[in-house]
Amino acid sequence: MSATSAVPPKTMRWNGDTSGWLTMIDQTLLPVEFKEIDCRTVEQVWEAIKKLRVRGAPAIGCAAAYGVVIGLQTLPKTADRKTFDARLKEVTGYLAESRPTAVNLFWALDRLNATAARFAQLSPQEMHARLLEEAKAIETEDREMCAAIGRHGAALLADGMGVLTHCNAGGLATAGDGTALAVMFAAAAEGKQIQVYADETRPLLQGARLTTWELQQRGVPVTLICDNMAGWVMKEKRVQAVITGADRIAANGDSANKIGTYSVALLAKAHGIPFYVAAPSSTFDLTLKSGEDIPIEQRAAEEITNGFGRATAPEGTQVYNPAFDVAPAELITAIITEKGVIRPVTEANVRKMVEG
Ligand SMILES: CSC[C@@H](O)[C@@H](O)C(=O)COP(=O)(O)O
Repeated sequence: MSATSAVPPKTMRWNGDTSGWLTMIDQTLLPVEFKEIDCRTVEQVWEAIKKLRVRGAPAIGCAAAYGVVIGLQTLPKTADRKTFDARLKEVTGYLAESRPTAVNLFWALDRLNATAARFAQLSPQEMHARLLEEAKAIETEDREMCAAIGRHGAALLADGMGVLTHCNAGGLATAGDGTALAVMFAAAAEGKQIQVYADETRPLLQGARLTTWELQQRGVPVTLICDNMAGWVMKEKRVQAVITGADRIAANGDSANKIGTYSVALLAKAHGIPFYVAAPSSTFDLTLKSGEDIPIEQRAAEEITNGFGRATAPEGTQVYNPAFDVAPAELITAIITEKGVIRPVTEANVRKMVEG
């Protein structure tokens, strides 16, 4: 598969029946190499999530759902329902340990557990098939949610606008067209000329490696900038809107996303530029009152000191590497969901949109 294919490749696909396997793009290799990996054990799915071979909140949720189906394959044919349920608990608990911030992971695992509880009368084989159906439904619904987010968000972009984004909230991060990028794809499909500015997104460069790759494939003009250029690009009036994705949104609208998003939101505020978050309802965690309660993943120091093949700091340098930060609701102009646009971002409006 060439890196300039006109048809966007699928982030993941399931092969076969309950004894099948999950094929995913290895996102750590892009844009240098397009390679798919086959996950045939739950440990391989866990590793793919942990190492960011599959990443982005909705995609993590979809991969984990299929990971559960794979994890149940090790049960002997003779296993009774009690043994099946115990293994299901073990597998979902294991996958839940892969990454802490994106709530879509826990949302998908909870959904499979709830499905099993609802169909307690099914045999292990029937239940296994039912859980595969549920995993496929999660993937299909995610694709539909991306399309709806695109439709709702496109109205916020006008012809000729510059739009800044951070990290990758595109097709690679979901089962569909993405969240923030779905808005841009939809606006472009309506014939609006937009110019995207992609932050490179240190330390793992999801913006430079993935967002530019996706936008180029889809023919949407994109300019790559270093993270520390965002303020100047705004000052120069090159961007009229910012759109990012989210990994977890609390009931009051505080939104966690890739580290650096908070700074971009502050910069947008300072320059009077609207700051939009695009996310499906599976990214909302209404059990959390505010962003203070969102768990922030801490990642290895080597991602900063030895990220891409060579040392960029002296050996032994002390490093702080939070993978996410939280943009408080007051900095967010609106949240674009598959159900509509939340504006202003208040707890009442969030609950009305997500629960309604
Ligand atoms: C539609 S994806 C939204 C977010 O998940 C995305 O912006 C992000 O922060 C991803 O972080 P990552 O560490 O690459 O999984």
